[in-house]
Amino acid sequence: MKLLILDRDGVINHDSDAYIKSLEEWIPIPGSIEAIAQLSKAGWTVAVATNQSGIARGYYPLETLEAMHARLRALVAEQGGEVGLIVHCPHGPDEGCDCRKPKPGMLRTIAEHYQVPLAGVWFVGDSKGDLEAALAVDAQPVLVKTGKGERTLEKGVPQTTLIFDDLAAIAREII
Ligand SMILES: O=P(O)(O)OC[C@@H](O)[C@H]1O[C@@H](OP(=O)(O)O)[C@@H](O)[C@@H](O)[C@@H]1O
Ligand SMILES: [Mg+2]
Ligand SMILES: [Zn+2]
Repeated sequence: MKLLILDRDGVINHDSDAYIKSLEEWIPIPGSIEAIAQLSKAGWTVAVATNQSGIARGYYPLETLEAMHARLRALVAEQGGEVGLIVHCPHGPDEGCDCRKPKPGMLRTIAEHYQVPLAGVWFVGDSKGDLEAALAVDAQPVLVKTGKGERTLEKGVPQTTLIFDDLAAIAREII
């Protein structure tokens, strides 16, 4: 099975230091919707693992998050593709959950859902925690320069990290 796991904010849609708090603030990065559609039409299962501490912080309700993910699914479907499992961590940084990246809990949830090993599976993110979560389960850390990616790169990334400009470049590489 060809499984690709994506971080959401800064990879699929623009991110903000003020969080993405409404459907109106959820704006796809140019080329990302098309990339997901092309990947899924080429036989890839595209899953998503996203930290959403904004829920714990009270910035937006679960319903708003679900509306963003319904919009993502609709936009990809319009291009003939589909989005796989979307897993989110609703917890705050101090709650000690097992799902908040850099912990790999969400990646494990996705692997168990699809009954596939995580070793070597590409996990695409824009933050250091994304890369660390990948390494924790022997997945392949992949950094995009969108979102916080440039800042993450400047601070230094794990040696084995693959680096791409954006999700569209990843689709061009692996399809
Ligand atoms: O990139 P993913 O995992 O899809 O989502 C990241 C968001 O949940 C938010 O994560 C926050 O980090 P804290 O959760 O406050 O440490 C901040 O980085 C926000 O700018 C960002 O929008
Ligand atoms: Mg991100
Ligand atoms: Zn969590």
